[in-house]
Amino acid sequence: MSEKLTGSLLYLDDVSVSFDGFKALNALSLVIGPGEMRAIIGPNGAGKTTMMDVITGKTRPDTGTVYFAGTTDLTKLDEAEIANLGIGRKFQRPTTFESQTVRDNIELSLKAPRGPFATLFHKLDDDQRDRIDEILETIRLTEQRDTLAANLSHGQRQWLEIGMLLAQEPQLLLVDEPAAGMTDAETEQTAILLKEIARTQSVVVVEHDMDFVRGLGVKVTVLHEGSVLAEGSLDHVSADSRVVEVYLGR
Ligand SMILES: Nc1ncnc2c1ncn2[C@@H]1O[C@H](COP(=O)(O)OP(=O)(O)OP(=O)(O)O)[C@@H](O)[C@H]1O
Repeated sequence: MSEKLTGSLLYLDDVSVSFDGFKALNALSLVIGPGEMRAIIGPNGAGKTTMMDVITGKTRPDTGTVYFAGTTDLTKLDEAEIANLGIGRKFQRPTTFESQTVRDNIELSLKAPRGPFATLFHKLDDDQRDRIDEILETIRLTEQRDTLAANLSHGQRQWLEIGMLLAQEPQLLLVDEPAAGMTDAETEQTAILLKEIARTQSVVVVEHDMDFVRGLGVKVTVLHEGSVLAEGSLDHVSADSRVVEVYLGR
């Protein structure tokens, strides 16, 4: 096994996916390290969503290698198995329980014994209570802990969903356009809270908002036509004429 693979949390090599002969991913290779946050950018149709789908087991690659933590072949697992391994994905559509409070939404998402009996009779211990408080702090919703999810602002709801993912204790968080539809202030807070999360978990963020990506201050991967076009700091990739041509200059 290569050093790149053994030291990685997520390892994609030469991954291709075709839809009716059209290559949504074309020999895509990407390595994310433990504890790394990476921003993925690229024009519409570049393959960002397909890449997330391959990582989470929603789409099977036609060819290529996808490994988690250097040892687990994700192409052999289904979506539930991959989620249980510790890969959490935040979609753009809301998945909060609207008629429950913010706090209860987090509690319901805690990684805990599964099944109806476990859920009904499981009492929270101190550690779990502390964990809920900690997550509420991270997602800036301590003051809204007793607010119904239905009454949150759009931005707050996005944060709650991030909190629900954190309750599952993932090692890798995949976040799809977290800043979409947010106010400037919320966007800024989202960058800060993702940076806090990235202290303990790896995070992959797909995002169109360049100000937000700049705020993250992390390595950027530019996808184009299903492959990596450029990689590096936002300044580095912004100065790449090929990137300007396909994306930033448009
Ligand atoms: N299920 C599918 N069937 C056919 N074509 C698909 C399917 N899913 C994606 N594609 C095509 O694959 C290409 C890559 O799509 P993908 O959604 O991964 O891009 P993206 O970078 O996420 O784009 P966007 O920024 O618009 O979300 C697009 O041309 C898309 O039309």
